[in-house]
Amino acid sequence: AYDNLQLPDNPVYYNDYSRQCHVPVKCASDRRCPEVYDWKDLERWAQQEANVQFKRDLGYEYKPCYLIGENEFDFNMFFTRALSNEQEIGVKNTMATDILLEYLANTYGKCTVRNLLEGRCPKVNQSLSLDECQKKPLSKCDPTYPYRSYDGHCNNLQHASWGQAGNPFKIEIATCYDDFVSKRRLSASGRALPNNRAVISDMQRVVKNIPPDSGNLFSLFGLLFCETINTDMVGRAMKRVRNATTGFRGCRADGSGVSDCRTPFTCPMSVPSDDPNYGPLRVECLNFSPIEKSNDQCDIRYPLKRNIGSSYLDLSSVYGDGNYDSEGKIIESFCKASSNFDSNKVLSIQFLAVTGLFTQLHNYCVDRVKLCGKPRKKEEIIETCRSLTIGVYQRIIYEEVLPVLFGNFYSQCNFDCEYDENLESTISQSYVGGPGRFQHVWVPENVTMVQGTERVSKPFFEYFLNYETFNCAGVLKGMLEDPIHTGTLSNSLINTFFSKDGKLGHCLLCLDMERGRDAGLCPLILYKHFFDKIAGHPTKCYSSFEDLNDMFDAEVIEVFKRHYESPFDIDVIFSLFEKDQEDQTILLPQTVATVTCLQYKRLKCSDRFFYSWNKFYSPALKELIHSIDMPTLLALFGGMEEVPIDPWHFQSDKVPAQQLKNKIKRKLDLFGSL
Ligand code: HEM
Ligand SMILES: [Ca+2]
Repeated sequence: AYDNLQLPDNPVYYNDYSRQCHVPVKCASDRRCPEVYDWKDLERWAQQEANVQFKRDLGYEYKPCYLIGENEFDFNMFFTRALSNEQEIGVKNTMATDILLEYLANTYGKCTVRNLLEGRCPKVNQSLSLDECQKKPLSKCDPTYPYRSYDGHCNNLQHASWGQAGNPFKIEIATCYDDFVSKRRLSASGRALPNNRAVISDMQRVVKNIPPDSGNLFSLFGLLFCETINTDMVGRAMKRVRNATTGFRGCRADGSGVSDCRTPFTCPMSVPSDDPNYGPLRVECLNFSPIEKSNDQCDIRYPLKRNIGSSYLDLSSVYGDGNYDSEGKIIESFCKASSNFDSNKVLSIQFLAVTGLFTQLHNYCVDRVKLCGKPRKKEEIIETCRSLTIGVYQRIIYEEVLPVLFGNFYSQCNFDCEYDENLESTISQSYVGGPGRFQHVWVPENVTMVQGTERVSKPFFEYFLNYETFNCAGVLKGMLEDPIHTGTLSNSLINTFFSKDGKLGHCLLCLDMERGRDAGLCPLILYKHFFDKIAGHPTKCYSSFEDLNDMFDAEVIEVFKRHYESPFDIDVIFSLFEKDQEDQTILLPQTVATVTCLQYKRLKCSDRFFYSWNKFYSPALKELIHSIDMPTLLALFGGMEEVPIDPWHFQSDKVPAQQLKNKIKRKLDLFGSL
């Protein structure tokens, strides 16, 4: 179990559930292929169309009407980054393939296109043959170069681009778009799926009745650390034009409906007028911008979304593409976090404080190496300290955090692998658009900040603004004292996310749900079947809502019943609400745990530079990686007098920071011989 880690290049539709449960298999006997008279001509047309569309999109770039304005609560929430010339070609190519596939689906029917996408039309070339679509010549990697690249390329020596920034997320099984290409999934009977916000607000209402967990809870610090990991493996890119923007508008500024200035590449969400939160505020529209697709080489395959981050756990969002000053130190910003984060506007000060610990470790290392080592080239100092920092971070993930999240399941998942050069480092789209977001339900209402001997509790959304007004050590201390939030869905998550004043805000869980729909993810039941098989769990058919009682509490099933036509229609995001497992040591529900286990194993076993087998590490480097655990990092860089011995649980026992500093002092000589 749990060793099926490779994600397919050419995924196919998952039919095992249909077979087992006697549900009709879609397109079962359809063998047709598109009979195109002149492919070359069609390709050229698609490319021209893409150019026209891209030009049209540039027209929206500078017109204030099309952009979310500074005074709106969600200003910057959907910010888009700029495109380099090379990226622009990729984006246009992706558009060309999309246009072609949509044309085929409309002209020849969906099943025909599915046959094409799944390689059952051998007469058709599987990629477009236009000049712009050609693959770049392969770059050669140097197996003796001891350091990671900044975007992940050449981590795998045979497949230089594996894990590289800009690659697509990959999928276990074919997407479930209605036309297999781009149209939103419909219910099994062919109707629209229920209104996103209607289901979520109903869910918040019923979840109020579920008693919260008690006992030894995960700390808010742990939550923010996990967000750091997520930001490392996933770089989100809303559809980009040529220059960076503060986000494209879908709704009117007051939320009263869709705007006349809505651009074609936004997909605002509608809010029912009887919504308990938005109704009285007269908000009927919430902004939403889809993620950019990634098919830069114009392959005829299921469309995938782009990951602009490197998938490796390499602190890529901290290091950027080499964010150093003249001394080789990472340029710092608020809370000593890398200034690379300045461009991401949807981050809390807590997040910055956690990542700041790693920036400080790098910068401290640079100082120490210069101080006590033999004279060395700047690049060597930088890269040695980067290796150390990434090693410390990876060890904390695999030896401290995952064991706490997984409990007894940690050994079942079995992280005991060797480097596998045939395994691609990649992030699963179903993880990103669903189960991977599980920890969002832990987002609290209020967060504590420690000021001297006092404790101040403020609503979570306030920590996204006015960073200058916070004391970072106080924010760190607060996170260590707060538990995660369980039992209810906080308003910070459901109603006031990213709000400026606590009145009007976004709904993060609605965004989570919409991302899954936007990415064409399949129904929950299908994924559950697929992952249960991998995990060796028994599989089951769900023909009535009552059948869901092995997965959900009765209240949650009632919500599904009110909104969905059949259990098979339920969106994958609701894996987040699966009931607690019998084994109380594991903090994640079953499907979330399975998907998370597979994802983290994939990232470990595909990383040539992983800390536990990196053959370029010196003995001193190894010893430091194993000596600097999270309490030590907090003692060294947290600005605290006392540090928790177990930062992953709230209100842990503490020891004087000096005690841990003394312990590590004896090892500081090691920096001289890294
Ligand atoms: C206080 C903590 C957190 C906040 C404020 C937060 C906020 C966000 C936001 C704003 C998004 C983008 C939503 C969208 O437009 O799709 C997002 C996405 C996501 N979050 Fe979180 N998050 C937090 C913690 C976590 C944690 C602990 C995890 C789990 C490891 C996580 C996993 C994800 C995933 C997988 C995505 C989708 C990929 C992406 O866009 O990065 N988040 N989060
Ligand atoms: Ca990365």
